[in-house]
Amino acid sequence: MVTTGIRVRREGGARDGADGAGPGRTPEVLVLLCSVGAAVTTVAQPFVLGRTLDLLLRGGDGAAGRWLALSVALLLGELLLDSLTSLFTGRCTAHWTAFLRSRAFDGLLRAVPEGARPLAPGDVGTRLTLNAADAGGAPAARAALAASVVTPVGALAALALVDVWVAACVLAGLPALALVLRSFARDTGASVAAYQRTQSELASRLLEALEGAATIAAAGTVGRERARVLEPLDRLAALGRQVWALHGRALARSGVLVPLLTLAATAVGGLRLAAGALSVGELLAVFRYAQLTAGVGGAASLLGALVRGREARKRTLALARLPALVHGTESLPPAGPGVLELCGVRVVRDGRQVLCADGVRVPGGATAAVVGRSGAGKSVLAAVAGRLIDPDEGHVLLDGVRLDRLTREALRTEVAYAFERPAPAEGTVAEAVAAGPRRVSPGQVREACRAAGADGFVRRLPGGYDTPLPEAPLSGGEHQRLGLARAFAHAGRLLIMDDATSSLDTATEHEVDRALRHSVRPGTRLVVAHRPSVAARADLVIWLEDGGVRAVAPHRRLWEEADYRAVFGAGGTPPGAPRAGTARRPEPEEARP
Ligand SMILES: Nc1ncnc2c1ncn2[C@@H]1O[C@H](COP(=O)(O)OP(=O)(O)OP(=O)(O)O)[C@@H](O)[C@H]1O
Repeated sequence: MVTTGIRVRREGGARDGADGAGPGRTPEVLVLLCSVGAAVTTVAQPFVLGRTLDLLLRGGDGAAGRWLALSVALLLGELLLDSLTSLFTGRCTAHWTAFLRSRAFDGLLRAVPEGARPLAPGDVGTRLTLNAADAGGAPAARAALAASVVTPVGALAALALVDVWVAACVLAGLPALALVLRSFARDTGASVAAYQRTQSELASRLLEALEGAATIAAAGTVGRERARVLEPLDRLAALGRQVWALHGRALARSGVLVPLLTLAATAVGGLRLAAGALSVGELLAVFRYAQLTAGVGGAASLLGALVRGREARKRTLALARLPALVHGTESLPPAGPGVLELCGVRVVRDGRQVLCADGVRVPGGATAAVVGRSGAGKSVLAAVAGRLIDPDEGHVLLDGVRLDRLTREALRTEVAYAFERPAPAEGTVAEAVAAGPRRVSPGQVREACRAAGADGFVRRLPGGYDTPLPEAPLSGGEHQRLGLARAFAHAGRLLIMDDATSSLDTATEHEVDRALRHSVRPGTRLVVAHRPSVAARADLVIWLEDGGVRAVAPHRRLWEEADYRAVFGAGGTPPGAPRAGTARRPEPEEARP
């Protein structure tokens, strides 16, 4: 399906599980191996240093030299492994962040628009940026956390080998440290989730304010708007303080416990030295091992990163799990005329019926205008007619085939959309117009632009058709014409235009309409219209009222009804009107059928 508006959705094939395999375990395993290697060298060092010291004190030069060299080698090895750990941590985080972000982005693009609607743009932005980065850091943090167990466990084992009494003293203090860590992990989870939600809320409010900046400036409500945008800031600060308080409390508790444990171990070691059970070098090793064993408290920050990453992952992957449009396997009959039928269609939103259309038929090759007051259900009908959304009941047929049974390719190539606000695009003007399911030649791009009334201003751009779109100084109407050109270039048997000419002046709209009939691939057109001139040029009008189809008939016939004229703001019957009951038209020339 070709779409040219903000509601562009790229539908993929079968969806994998949202969690998927990701970048695999290799980056995480590399972090784990290097961290474990660094931990092993850390654990080996006190023993080797102690031995070196004892040998030096005894004056054994040759052996002491070898042990000293081993100490230096261990130190260098630790430095190297620490550097490799940092390198692999960076790579692991980058890979996972990219994977989670593209997964979420993909899910968002495939989602049924209605499913994604409750998510504010700022919320989506936060999930795709901050949350994805936090979630991407979790696998490396998990590997580092697993490796961080090696140091205290190895140090305790080494301590037991050096002196079992000192080891018993340290072991007695460890449960208290474990309790500190457990309560930290439990308490931070909830606060971190609330913190991330509030961040999203703040971003959403800011984006809303940016979107309505002109209105805010004109209304002079800057102060009020600033207060509204910043309202979640106090909550965010309170939650931030809460998380930091938990961090601080965990660090303070472990900060008291660790020196106490080290002190107790050193005291016991001193007594053992006095009793002749330990050498000076072994006392040095005991002191260092006691420090390393008690260093289990250092896992708190890794645990914090892991908890933050887990909450962030849930938020990011929620986008990947948005309900997606599922496509069928059928194709359209070749060279079909594009007959569109709505059978028993009902769309319900928030418990309210917003569209009910049964037995509506647009003949192949005909142009149908969809008219009605604001909120009557025109856009909902346009969305259902090209399967941007599925109706809650009933179905839509194109050339006799239900849209939900069509393959994605059939929908993409045969149903094109143009919207009021075309999607911003990258690349040059020509590339933006050519982007879509069909291959479009430069000649066809120009032809489509001519038909959409865009060729003139595009050629006046600094680089003509090769001007990068983000650099092209275009008005809203010019953007809209490029969106139309893109839809024309990819027009299939059904072209749906939802307010796609609203920014064009009446003369340009006439020209576009003429070109649409003569220069664009023939097919059925469904045009959401607010102007009577558009309805007058259409073959038939689908008149909606309060979500229901009030009538399907040519404009000329409907114009006889005052209610229909009222849709366009037209008044009662003018004096000398040709027919009784025919009212004055606001745009007599345009509206004439
Ligand atoms: N996702 C939704 N959730 C709740 N209500 C919705 C949703 N989508 C549409 N509606 C409601 O359905 C009704 C029809 O909306 P629609 O956008 O089709 O109106 P419209 O005729 O195109 O109006 P306008 O001319 O102002 O664009 C409106 O009352 C709208 O609030």
